Amino acid sequence: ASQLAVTVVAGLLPTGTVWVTKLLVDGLVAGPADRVPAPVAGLVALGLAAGVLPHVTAYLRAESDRRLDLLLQDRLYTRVNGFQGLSRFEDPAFLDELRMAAQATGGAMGPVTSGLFDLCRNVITLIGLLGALAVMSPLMAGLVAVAALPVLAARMSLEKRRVKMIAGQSAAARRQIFYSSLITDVEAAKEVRLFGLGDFLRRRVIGELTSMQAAERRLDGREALTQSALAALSALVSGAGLVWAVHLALTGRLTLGDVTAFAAAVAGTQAALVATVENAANASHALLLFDHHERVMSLSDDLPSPRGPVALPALRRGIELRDVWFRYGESHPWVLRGVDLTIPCGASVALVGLNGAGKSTLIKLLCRFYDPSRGVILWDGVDIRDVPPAELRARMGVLFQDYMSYDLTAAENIGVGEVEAMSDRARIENAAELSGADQVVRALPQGYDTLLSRIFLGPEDDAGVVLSGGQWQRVALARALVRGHRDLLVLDEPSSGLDAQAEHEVHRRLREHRAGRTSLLVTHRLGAIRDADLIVVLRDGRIVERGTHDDLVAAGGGYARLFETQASGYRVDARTPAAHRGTGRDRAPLNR
Ligand SMILES: Nc1ncnc2c1ncn2[C@@H]1O[C@H](COP(=O)(O)OP(=O)(O)OP(=O)(O)O)[C@@H](O)[C@H]1O
Repeated sequence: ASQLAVTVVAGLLPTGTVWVTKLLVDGLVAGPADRVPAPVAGLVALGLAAGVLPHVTAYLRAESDRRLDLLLQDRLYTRVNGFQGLSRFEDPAFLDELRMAAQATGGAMGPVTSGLFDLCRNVITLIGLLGALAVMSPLMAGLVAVAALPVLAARMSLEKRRVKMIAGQSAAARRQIFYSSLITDVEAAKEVRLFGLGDFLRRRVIGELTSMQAAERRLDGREALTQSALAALSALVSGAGLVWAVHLALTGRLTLGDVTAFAAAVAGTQAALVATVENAANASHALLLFDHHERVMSLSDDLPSPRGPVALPALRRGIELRDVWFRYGESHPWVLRGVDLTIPCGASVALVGLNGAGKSTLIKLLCRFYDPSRGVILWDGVDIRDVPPAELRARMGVLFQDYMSYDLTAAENIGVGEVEAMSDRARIENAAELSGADQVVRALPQGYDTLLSRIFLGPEDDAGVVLSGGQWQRVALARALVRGHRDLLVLDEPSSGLDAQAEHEVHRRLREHRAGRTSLLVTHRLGAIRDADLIVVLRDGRIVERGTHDDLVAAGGGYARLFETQASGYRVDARTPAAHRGTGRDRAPLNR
């Protein structure tokens, strides 16, 4: 309301000024000195208002932009969090749309929100001045108004093109951000320096920028051309008007005040028209951006919502994959081809297979990051598609192969595994002991309160600490184990980065921890799963062998051969260490 009041007053100012100026000039010319003070006082008051109002408007506008920004961002990120699966985040078209939607900030929406008041003010000014002009010369008022129409049309179409151009540049802009972030990213710094990638990346950044700028330049050129042509048209109109007014004044049919008011009214009308067109164009730009925001908001859920959701009971019998087929998209090859697997409640199941066999994919399906293309996954007989994903995930603890390293304190890095237990230090320490992270964290300068980051400063302005790869892995494992009481524990390569001693220790503790719990362990280290209740071998998306370690070795199939290769690698090296150095035979054979 305050913005509206300020707008109306500000909108009437120019007309008032023109009118009072006419009174003053006529008063001065006509004689009696007592007709001068009132218009002078009026002009002073109008000048004061004209000086103060813009600042009041600017404050009110910034405030409304801030509020709108909070609202829009809250809305957008709530929607994005609502996408429960991963497929949207792997869809470049969605990422481009999201980038455009994120540009619809409070500030960018200004032309629609507070800009509406501008538009309102300018329209009021315009009507006032056009009215004044029409009194003096209806023809001139008509001409000035009609000359504005092509300007308006041209600007609108330019804005449409501009937003289309920005949208078309989304992919290039994302590439540019990607390349430039590699140049400044601490994670990438090693390889960038060793491989001498700096220049290569810089050229890519500049290349993307240049191509984006070329499109902008074309549009700017077009805009400058149309705008100049249209400005010339209005100048011609006002020039003609002035000639006409001067002619009338010379022949005594207009007073000096009339001519002054006329010239001011024409100039003011044209300025108000330009401002109105500018408002409308900016508003249309903002609305086109808002369209992207709305498109993201209106996207359907990526995972079909549960058909009549049922509550997920605690696991009592087991999890069953029944003829599960999966590919990442219609044009992608099948990754899982008819997997039948039961993970009985309370059993420790191990999943092994060559790189790319589909092990991590199977885990992602268990977490319902994607739905199987065919087949079902049953949790005690309940199709997991009938359960809200959050409820399913709340029943699982998972260590992903590509786990996150958060720039948070050690305690928080573990605690994020169970947000409710974030401040439960005993629970965090228990999990850390189990994963072997405890001894690492205790040796840090502030123990569990040490910031594990080199990009943020700690509470006392001290730099954070960098952990080694294996140390991070222990922290990540603790993060999964802090949810240890969950029904299903899934560990994807939990020990790949650990030294032999730590690996042995971790697996020993995990064996104890997993005993009697339902767990699925993916690993290339076959020695670590010898006592799993069930070992499953995945090859090309199919289960080709299953049984206990002894069953599989006795069967003499692929598992037995892999196990023998790994074991013999160690034995040969132990006997004649020098003879085989550099042959690579000590590397995990499953990886070859
Ligand atoms: N997000 C994805 N989009 C498309 N294809 C994918 C995606 N993730 C994995 N794939 C493909 O699916 C196949 C199986 O990958 P997956 O990660 O499940 O293998 P894995 O058995 O875990 O291998 P590794 O032992 O190397 O971890 C691979 O061919 C891979 O290219």
